[in-house]
Formats: sequence, structure tokens, C-alpha cells
Amino acid sequence: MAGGKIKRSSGARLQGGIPFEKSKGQHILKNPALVDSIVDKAGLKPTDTVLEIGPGTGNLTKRLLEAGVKSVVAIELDPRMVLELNRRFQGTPLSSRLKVIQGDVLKCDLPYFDICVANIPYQISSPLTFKLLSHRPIFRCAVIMFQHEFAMRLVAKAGDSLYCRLSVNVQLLSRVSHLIKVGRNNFRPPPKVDSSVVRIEPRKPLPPVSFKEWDGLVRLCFNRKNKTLGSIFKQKKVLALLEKNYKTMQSLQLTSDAETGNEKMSVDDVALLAHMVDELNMETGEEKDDDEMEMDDADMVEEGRAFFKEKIMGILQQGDFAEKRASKLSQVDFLYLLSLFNNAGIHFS
Ligand SMILES: C[S@@+](CC[C@H](N)C(=O)[O-])C[C@H]1O[C@@H](n2cnc3c(N)ncnc32)[C@H](O)[C@@H]1O
Repeated sequence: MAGGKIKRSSGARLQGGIPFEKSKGQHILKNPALVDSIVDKAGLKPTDTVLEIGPGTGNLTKRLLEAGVKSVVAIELDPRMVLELNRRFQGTPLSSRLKVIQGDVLKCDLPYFDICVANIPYQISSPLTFKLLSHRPIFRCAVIMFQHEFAMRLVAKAGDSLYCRLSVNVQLLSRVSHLIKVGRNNFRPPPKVDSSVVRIEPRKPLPPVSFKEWDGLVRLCFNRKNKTLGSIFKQKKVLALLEKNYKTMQSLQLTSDAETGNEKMSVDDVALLAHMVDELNMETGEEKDDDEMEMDDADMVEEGRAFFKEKIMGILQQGDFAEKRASKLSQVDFLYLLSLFNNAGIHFS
């Protein structure tokens, strides 16, 4: 879970008197009943290799091992926590099934795992989520504690106020469900925000869509999520970008995968997710408001441009999208819209 805004508390110290570090999001789970219910909800199997991110002093780690899983691989950034963990488990029967890796989970290669169970530092929520979703082989599920608002963005559906690009992208790749709302007093030291435990189950197989294309479309639509698509796609900047992509495709005489029915999400495509996370990380759902004016026909000096604009508007009307807004479009709507564009040779990447 995240730490961002708490101050060091004089009561929040490791065994050796070392203070917890807010920059590392160190908030230890202190309620054993909550730890038990997180482990219960994970639905662990005896054959499972569990990935734990940020084990801290090992309160969750211990329960995971006691649940009888095959092994727990725990990745912890702070060497002081690694020492604390080793001290706690050394010489116990649990230690043979525990492997601790010291390092930054965002920078290291993830080991094989069946399931991820973690109470993470909030500041890595977005990059970690996409790192997990781009990991191969695909794992069974992840049960993760996030900051409550981030969790609500993950599970938000079309029409919800927190529905945003993060919701759409994560839900394209996985099924996300809210499991438990967790009050701040379950942690030592307590953070300033509430938390939520969420289950993320990667979709198998992944939807047959190019993620680059998908994100290109979704990004455009959510830039101004409460504007109609008709108005978004009339913007000069947007039309110019799409026309450029269109011409490039035409001049290269490329046949789009969509047209041949071969459009699908590749491993490379999904790996791109890991690189787009910063933009999503602090997404607030607020609309950008530049002064871009809509392109009206008078501005269309070239006949070709007017034709292109009509082509785009025709596609929107074909799917009855012109008057709709991104904030109200479901996954299926976005997939349909993307297929309409791609089939007409319009690309977003
Ligand atoms: C919220 S605490 C959770 C501790 C423990 N899992 C618990 O629930 O009591 C987050 C832990 O993640 C560690 N951490 C922070 N950033 C990390 C990173 N980038 N990679 C791995 N661990 C990290 C912190 O040092 C801390 O131990």
C-alpha cells in the first residue's frame, strides 16, 4: 500500500529501533484477522508458487507459508526489512519454502509465480499492475492491497465517476473485482488514506486486439472524456494525426491485420504496457482543456481533408458513436469502435 503522505511515527519502528520509511510506503499490516481474510480470498493451492511484493517484516509472508503453499518468493527493496525477515524465519520449518530477493520489484525480472499476494507501497501501484499484466507466463490471479481510490479506478465501470483510461486498459487485460475495504487503522503506522484489496485475474486468452491501437484510441477519447466523440474527432490535431497514419499505411500499401482478421495482442504489445504506466499513474480523470478549435469546413483548404473528416464522421455515425462520450463507453463499445476504424483503414499507432 502506498505511503505517500504519512509522517514518520515515533511508535512505528522495527525491532531494532529503525524507523519505517514513508518514501518506501512502509505500513505494516497489524490486524491478524485481516491478514487471514486476505489469504483466504486468495484461494491458494498446495502447488502454488506465491509472489509477495514488499513482505516488510513478514506478517503476510508467515500466513502465506502457513497456508501450505509450495513456496513464497518475496521481493523486498529495503535491506533492513530483508534482515528482519531472515531473523524471523531462520531456523523455523517455514524457511525452506521461502525465498527472499532483495531489490526493486519494478527493476528486476519477476520469477515464475502462480499467484501474487501483496500489500504493496502505493507509489508503485500503476507500474506494478502493468508489469504483472505483461508478465509471462500468465499467472492465475493477483490479490493486492491498493489505496482505496486507485482500487475504485481499477474496478470502475462505464458511467462511474472514477471510470478512466486506467480502468479501461486494466479491464481489457484482466477481470478486476473489489474484495475488501480496509480502514487505515489496520496498519502500523496508519496511512492517511483507506485501502482496498482487489483481485486481478488476467484474461486468457487476451482479447484479439493490438494494444497499441487500443491505447491510441482510448487515450484520444479519455483526453476529454466528457466531450462527445463527434467533437473530439473533429479537432484539427486529431484529424491531422489520423490522416497522417492513414496516408502512411496507404503509401506503404500495408494491409492492416484488422482487415485480414489477424489483429491480435502480441507479447510485445503487452510489454508496451510497462512503459505507459507513468502517464496512467497519476491520472485524475480530469479533462485537459487546451484551446484547440474544432475544424470546420471553412478551414478545409484541401478537398482531401474535408473528405477525410467526412470519412471519420461517417465511421462514428455508423456505430452511433458521434454523440457518445468516453465516460459512458464500455469495453465492448471501445472494441467495436476500434474495429470500425481499423476496418476502414484508420489507425491510432
Ligand atoms: C506496505 S509495506 C507492506 C509490508 C508487509 N507486506 C505487510 O503487509 O505488513 C510495503 C513494503 O514494500 C517495500 N517496498 C517499497 N518499495 C518497493 C519496491 N519498489 N520493490 C520491492 N519492495 C518495495 C517496503 O520496504 C515495505 O516493506
